[in-house]
Amino acid sequence: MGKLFEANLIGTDLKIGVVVGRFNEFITSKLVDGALDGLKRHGVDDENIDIAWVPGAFEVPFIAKQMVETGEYDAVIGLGTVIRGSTTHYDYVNNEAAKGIASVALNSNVPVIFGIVTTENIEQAIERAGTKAGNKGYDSAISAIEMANLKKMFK
Ligand SMILES: Nc1c(NC[C@H](O)[C@H](O)[C@H](O)CO)[nH]c(=O)[nH]c1=O
Ligand SMILES: CC(=O)[C@@H](O)COP(=O)(O)O
Repeated sequence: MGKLFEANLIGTDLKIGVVVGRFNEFITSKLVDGALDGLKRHGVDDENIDIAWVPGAFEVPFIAKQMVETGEYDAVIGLGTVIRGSTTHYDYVNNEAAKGIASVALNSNVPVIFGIVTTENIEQAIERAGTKAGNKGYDSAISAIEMANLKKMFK
């Protein structure tokens, strides 16, 4: 057996950025609450959590890029909620948000977590913002801590 790379979930020394879309704010505000809960309960200091609000999920990658380029953040969490409407707009917003977040992470070498809730209807979004399906903001916070600590293992 060679090396095993498995990071802990201790966020004590981490600085985390959160970028959140204001579209569907009644959901995304709950995702932010969940993310803050997850970060703080795993030791991330309140002073080490920065939050940026953008118009919608499509803009999340752009501000995530601004954050990672400061060199200050151990990880960035992208949050948003995209609920299918009656046109194909849903597909374009989701696809670009996902591709953009992945691109920022790979090009910056800073973990950027995909915390965009993409649903067919409002009920599904509510379920993922702190009810029967948990809180995707909380889940994203835990992933951010793990990825930030995992990256440190490769230094
Ligand atoms: N319909 C949703 C959007 N649409 C807005 C875009 O994200 C973007 O802000 C606009 O196209 C201007 O560039 N955004 C969401 O986050 N969720 C939606 O359901
Ligand atoms: C996901 C969206 O962009 C959506 O809210 C837009 O609704 P519609 O497709 O009915 O214009």
